[in-house]
Amino acid sequence: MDDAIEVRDLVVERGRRTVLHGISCDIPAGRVTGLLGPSGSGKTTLIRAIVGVQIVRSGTVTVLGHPAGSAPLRRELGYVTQAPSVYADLSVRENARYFAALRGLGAAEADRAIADVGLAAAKSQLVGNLSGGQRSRASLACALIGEPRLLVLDEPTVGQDPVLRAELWARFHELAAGGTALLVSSHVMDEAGRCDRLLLIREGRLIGDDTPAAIRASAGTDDLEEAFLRLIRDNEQAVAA
Ligand SMILES: Nc1ncnc2c1ncn2[C@@H]1O[C@H](COP(=O)(O)OP(=O)(O)OP(=O)(O)O)[C@@H](O)[C@H]1O
Repeated sequence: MDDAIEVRDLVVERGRRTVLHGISCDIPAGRVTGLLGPSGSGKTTLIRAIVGVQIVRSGTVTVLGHPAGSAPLRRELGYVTQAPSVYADLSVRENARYFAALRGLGAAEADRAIADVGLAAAKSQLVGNLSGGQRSRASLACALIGEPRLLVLDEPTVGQDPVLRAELWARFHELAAGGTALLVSSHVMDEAGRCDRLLLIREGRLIGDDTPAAIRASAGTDDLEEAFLRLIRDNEQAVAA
């Protein structure tokens, strides 16, 4: 399996504080990789470095064979931020058609992406009148347009009901089966088990990088939340020793 993203010795400072302390990891194509960690641990900062909008102190981030943020990646990468990035004064369909047009694509591709996120019934509604969860899905639809090879999704299931969350995860796995690399951040541990691989981050350091099964096995528990806590304890003991 090829790697879509290679991160090497990444150090990032924000506001004069080091928030990523030399992170190295590989994120494969054709898999859903979960990025999990407590609030403030550095998930969004790592994502920003991958999509090329974060100034980095040192280290490298290579995306689909190119330096993060370089021009050839613009059409290859779909990015959904935590705050929905769609126009409130346009309908769902108008937003999707606008993003499709930017990629040289037509109305059919826009409609496909809207249907993909379960918003077909609301496609004529103004985004400003949608619920928070619907607005996030409108944003996701725009990122799906053009079938990017890499999808980076920052907490995409926040505010979604359990049925929709299950549908979105099923869609993520369909996309991965087609070869797309997905990096999905979450702080909800019950979503961790839905990923093919997990990156566990705490205080700007990776403390786990493996499949959920391997993380459960190495921590000696079936409960991923407990496994994460044990990894934190082991990590603290190793640092103290
Ligand atoms: N613009 C900024 N200036 C200074 N420090 C920042 C800035 N943005 C984030 N930070 C700090 O960087 C650290 C990592 O933040 P980041 O947003 O990457 O965490 P996160 O894991 O994504 O958190 P959350 O789950 O709450 O979104 C935090 O300590 C945060 O306070």
